This record gives sequence, C-alpha cells and structure tokens, in this order.
Amino acid sequence: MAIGPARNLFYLYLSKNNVSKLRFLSVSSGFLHTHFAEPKKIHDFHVYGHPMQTPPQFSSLWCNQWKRLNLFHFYGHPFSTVVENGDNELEVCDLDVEENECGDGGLGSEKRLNFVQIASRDPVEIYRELRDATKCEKQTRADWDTLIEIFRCFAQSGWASNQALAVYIGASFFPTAAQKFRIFFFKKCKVDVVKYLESLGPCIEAEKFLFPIFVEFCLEEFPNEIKNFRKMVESADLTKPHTWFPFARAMKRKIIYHCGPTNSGKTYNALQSFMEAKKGIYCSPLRLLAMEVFDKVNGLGVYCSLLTGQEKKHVPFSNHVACTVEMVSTDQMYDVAVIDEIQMMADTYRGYAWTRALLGLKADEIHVCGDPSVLNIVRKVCSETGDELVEQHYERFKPLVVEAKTLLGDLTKVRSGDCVVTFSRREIFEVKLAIEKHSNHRCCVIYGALPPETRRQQATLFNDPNNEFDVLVASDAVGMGLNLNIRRIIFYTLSKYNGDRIVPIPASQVKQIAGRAGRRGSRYPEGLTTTLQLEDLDYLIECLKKPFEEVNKVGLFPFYEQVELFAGQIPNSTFAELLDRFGENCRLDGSYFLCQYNHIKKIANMLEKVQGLSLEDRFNFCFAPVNIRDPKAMYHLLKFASSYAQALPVNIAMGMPNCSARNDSELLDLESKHQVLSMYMWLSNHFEGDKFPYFKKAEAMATGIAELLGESIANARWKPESRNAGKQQKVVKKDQGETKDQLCLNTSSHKKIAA
Ligand SMILES: Nc1ncnc2c1ncn2[C@@H]1O[C@H](COP(=O)(O)OP(=O)(O)OP(=O)(O)O)[C@@H](O)[C@H]1O
Ligand SMILES: [Mg+2]
Repeated sequence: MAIGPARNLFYLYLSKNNVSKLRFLSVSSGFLHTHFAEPKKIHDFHVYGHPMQTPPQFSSLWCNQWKRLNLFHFYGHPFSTVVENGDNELEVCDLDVEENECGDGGLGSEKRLNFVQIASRDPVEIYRELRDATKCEKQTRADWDTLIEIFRCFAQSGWASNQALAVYIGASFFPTAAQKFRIFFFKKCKVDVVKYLESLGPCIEAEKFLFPIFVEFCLEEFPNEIKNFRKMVESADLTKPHTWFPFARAMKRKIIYHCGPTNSGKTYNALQSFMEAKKGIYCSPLRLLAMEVFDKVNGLGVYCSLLTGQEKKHVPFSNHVACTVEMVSTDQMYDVAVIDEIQMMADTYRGYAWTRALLGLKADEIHVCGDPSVLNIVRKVCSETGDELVEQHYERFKPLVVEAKTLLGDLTKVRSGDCVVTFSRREIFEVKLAIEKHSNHRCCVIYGALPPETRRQQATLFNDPNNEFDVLVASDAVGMGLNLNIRRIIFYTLSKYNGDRIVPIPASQVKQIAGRAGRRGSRYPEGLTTTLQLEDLDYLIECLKKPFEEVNKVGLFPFYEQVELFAGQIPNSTFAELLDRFGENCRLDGSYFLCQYNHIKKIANMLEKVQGLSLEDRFNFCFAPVNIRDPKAMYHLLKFASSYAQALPVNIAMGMPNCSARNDSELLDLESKHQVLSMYMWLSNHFEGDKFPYFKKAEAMATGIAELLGESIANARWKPESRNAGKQQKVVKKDQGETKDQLCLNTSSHKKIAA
C-alpha cells in the first residue's frame, strides 16, 4: 500500500496487511523521531518519543499503545513518523518544527535536511568541533529531554559496552566513561548534531552515531585507563586456542571420529588401535572407566599404567597409559591417543579438559569417540588446526526397544536384569527397600557419591549370574562408563530437582542412560527400556526419537600461567575477584565458552582467610575434587590448606571407621570420609614436595572405606536421610502401587564431578 504525499513531503509504503486506517497528524519536533538508513528497502523502522513533549491527544498512545514498528518503508523525507494505535490504525505524523524556547533554534526545512548530512561526516571531525567549541549552543527543553534519554540509553547499551571492549574500554569502566562523555557533550553540544540525534531518537542508530565520537573522546581523556585495560584484556585473551600448542600444530595429526549412539562399538574400535600402537594414551571421562580400561588392556597382555587425579599406578615396561582426561599430558609424544566421550567438550564445567586434549595432544593418530553432537565443531577445530579428519559412523548393534506397557507404578513387576534409574540418592534407597520388601530380588546400588571402587564392586556383583543380586538401582552415574548386564532400563522418574526446581531430564541424558540396556557380548544383547509410570512413557519415547542436538560452542578454561599473567594487571585482588574479572574481560572466539567456575569461586572464598598461600597454591586447591555442598568435606579442605600454608605436614586428621554403616547417617558419613581421603590423595599428587606425606595411609583408608561402603549398601534396609536434611523439598508422588511410599527428592544436586 502506498500513500502520500502528505504536506507534499513524503511517500509511505506499507507492507503490513492488517492495517485498516491511516491518519496524519502534526506534532511538535520534540515528540516523535524516525530514522531510516536505507530508503527504498523495507527495513527496521524505529519510532521514539518522549511523553513530556506529547501533545494531549497523544498521551494515551504513548502510554498504552505506542509500539515499535518494523514493517514500513519510507522514502522521500526523513521527518515523518508512524504510530500504531493498537486498533490496527496507523497515525502518520508529519513533524512540524516549532520555534524553540530560546528563539534561536527554529529551523527551516533547508536546515533540517542538513541534519541528515551529519550522519555522513567524519566522527573525528565532529568530536574536534565539539571539543573546540567554547560553549553549548542553546537547545529547547524538548531537545534536552530527548538528549538525556539518548545518553541514558547509550550508557546502558550492551552494544556500546561490547564495542568499547575492542578499543580497550572495559565493561566496568564503560559507565564512568559514558557519563563523562555525556557531561562533555552537554557542555559543548551543537544544534545540528543535537537535531540529528533527535531525529534518530534513543535507538541503536543513535548509539552507532555517538560511538565513534565517544571513542575519540576516550582516547584523549583516558589514555592511562585504556593502556592498563589493554594490558589486562591482552592477558585475558582466550582467542585462537589452537595456537596455544605449537608443537601439536607442527605435527601432522590424523583425527578419527568414531561417531554413533551408545553401544555401537565406538570405544571398542578405538581401543583396538590404542592397543596395537607402540605408545598410546586413553583419556577417560571418569576414574571408573580409566580403571576399567587399565584392567582390560593389561588383561589382554598390553602393559598399561593408570593415571588419575588420585592414583598413579605405574606398570613396569608399559608404553600405554589410561588416564582421566584432566590428567592428560600435552608434553609427551604418543602414536595413538583415544579421547572418549568427546561430546563432553560441551560440558559446562569440565568441557575445557576435552578441548585441551583435542587441541594439545601430541599424537600421530587421535581417536575421538562420541555422539554426533560435536561432529561439526570438531570439523571446524580440525580445519583451524590443519589436522586431517576421518569420520567413522556407527549404528547401534541391536535397536533399543521401548516397552509400551510400563510398570504401571508397580515395582513388583521388576524382573531379573532390570535397572531402575532414579535421580536422587534418597530415592535410590527407597526403591531398593521397596523392591526387596515386596519381591525376592536383591538390589545392587550405584550412585555418584560412591567411590569408583564400590561402584565397580556393585557392578560386578550385579553382572555375576551366580548370586542373588539380580536388580540394579542406580542414579544417572550409571550413564557412562560401566559395562553392565542390563536387560531393561526402567526410569523411575524422568525429572529431577536441579537445586532450584524440578526439571525434565535432558533428552541426550535419557538416551545415554537408556542405551545401557542390551550391551553386545552381555547376557542381554537386546535392550529394553520403559518407565515406572505410564504418564512418563511419552516423554521417554520423545527423548529417544529426538536427534542429537548440534553443539555450537565448546568449553575453555585458562591455564594457571594465563591466570597468573592476568593477576599481574590487577594486583591486590582476591583469587575469587581475579576469576570474576577474568570472566568479565576475557575474549573468546565464537566456537568457545568459558567454563563455569562458581564452584571454584566458592572454594576460593573459603580459602581467602588462609594466609600464606601463593596464587598457584590457591589455583591448585580450588581444583581439588570436593563436594562444595558437603560442609564436612569443605571443612577438611580448609584444614588441609591451613596446614599447608603453615608449612606443616598435612595430616589426615580422621579416624578409620571399623564397621559398615547401620543406618543412613553412618552411610553418609562413610561417603563423606571417602571423599575427604580421595581429596587428600588428589592434593598429594598435585603438590610438589612432601607436604602431604600420608598418601599411603589415605589410600589404605580409602580402600577400607570403599569396602565398608559395599557391605553397607548390600545390607541397607533403612529409610534414607539427606545430606542437607533441613533444605529438603518434599514431593508427594502419586500412588506407587504396592509400595505406596511417600518420596522426597534430595536437594543436593550439583556436585563437582571429580575425575
Ligand atoms: N567388534 C566387537 N567384537 C566384540 N565385542 C564388541 C565389538 N564391538 C563392541 N563390542 C562390545 O560391545 C560393547 C559396547 O561397545 P562399546 O563400549 O565400544 O560401545 P560404545 O559405542 O563405546 O558405547 P557407549 O557410547 O555406551 O560408550 C562392549 O562390551 C564391547 O566390548
Ligand atoms: Mg564408549
């Protein structure tokens, strides 16, 4: 639709179909403003105004129905506005410019056209004119009000603040700089610039117009701040991470991506190449899996050592090592490396370890195993590193079958070989109790707080057909790494408490867990999956059908050296402040994100009161595997750090329990104790010298406690407690069939996943 001319000034083209009426109005120049950069093309069209200048007939429009329109095309004259009044009516306003209050700002149409030319002027020139002006030219009150609004928006503009980073004006300094710029501008402003700005209104175009003038202003006014910030930003530069590993870049590496769903033979095939190599490294997502590969490979006659945060088992004459991904060495040369579960590159907390392994490993051949979600990003990384990429796609050996019947809420329908999956420790014990009470089955248990040794012992017990333990009750800890003889995965629920509210389990995790059923070579090569409750079935099917979502970014975290360099720029700040400043100022390429470090900050804050720790000590302590929600474990970490800072040999300061747990609080205590010992072993391996001299004692105690935990779980017949009993959120579930248990979800959700 086209209209015009109105007051012989302009034409208006509308591309909006539901407009029923158009009205032309005249308003004062202070009211509404338009800007359009590219006439003759439909483009974003902004309408802005200020209620102070609104003539009475427009008040309600301003308040209730004033909207931004973006489907209009104007050309011919810039000073026109369109307002949608809410009833699909458009009011087109031709702006009359009134004599201003001072009498000297009245502008005829010729001069008005000059405002538009301001846009094309060199901002440096505009800045110099402003700077050299002796005083500000008089403006109307309406002009001032609009200017105030424009500068308020500029100071709050995320766009301008981000752009300013590129010229080394930091996010924390930007508001100050913007305020000073405003004062400068208001003292010096010229009518034509003001009028031009007014014609734009408080919009991104106004910000884009002001920004280069702002930059000129800052360069002259804040040279020191810019210099300092420049140093800081340069030391927080996480761009081009592939250049951090020049040796790996100098190599001609071949990356083989084993891409496929669970139970499709990805790891098996990668391990074949690993074992055939002269020298190889296998990088695991979990200690448990590293231990399993260590045992398997040694069992097949290939000498292999084990390296995790907690243990170093050196096998004489070995050229192979199975390690956790955080422990991988980027100094050693290998013929073949395997990076398992490569999709973990996108993990919010630990992703950086996979990214580092992929970018930095010095291996001729690197086998990465995982689902297709990071395939595209690995392709991109390889094009940056110059590595050759070979893709091998896999299908599941046997399709996973969904049982449509479900258990209809009845746990007595559990059969031998079933694994019931729940997402809280508390529910695990309730389910175990209910199954053992109402059937002849005995249950093994696997969950995250159990030591890997106990999890393995439980897995072995479950896998062995010659005992009474034929059902497994597990948390999502069962999703990765264990080879289990599972016939059917039964989801007890498909949601979990995330520390804030109850959320559905993400589809990728549901797939990963369901895929544990029916492993090749196990007693049950064909897998089944279902839910306890009928109403969860649709969500299960939806998750299994869902294709893998493509990941756009993978994790990064600075090395200690990068943090140290950065610390030099902001002396006298605490380690937690340092991390925050780094997070605010670091620069990343589009394919990377900075991994979450809230848990690290929490430890850093706790250790702040410990005097005498170097920055590197703090960095190391903050990465220790500790459950930040477990006050006991945090207390021990604080004690360890305090002794270390005083150069005293760090004591374990903990007695060894002499019997298995008789109730849930004793079980929780055993779990906590094991975590403290595991932390001690980790610290002992990560600090040089003999500051943690009781490693052997800690190891022996940890082994003993892992055994006690195994015994305790096998005999557990009690109602569970929560570690954070006071904060529990009670959720009463529907009738649970014969079990009729009232269930509570444990609130302790996130825990640092320690490798
Ligand atoms: N070619 C093969 N010959 C014998 N057994 C095999 C073969 N391929 C795989 N398997 C066995 O099948 C099971 C699943 O294989 P694997 O662990 O490699 O799967 P995956 O694709 O890595 O699964 P996930 O994604 O769950 O890690 C393992 O027990 C493995 O030993
Ligand atoms: Mg695998």
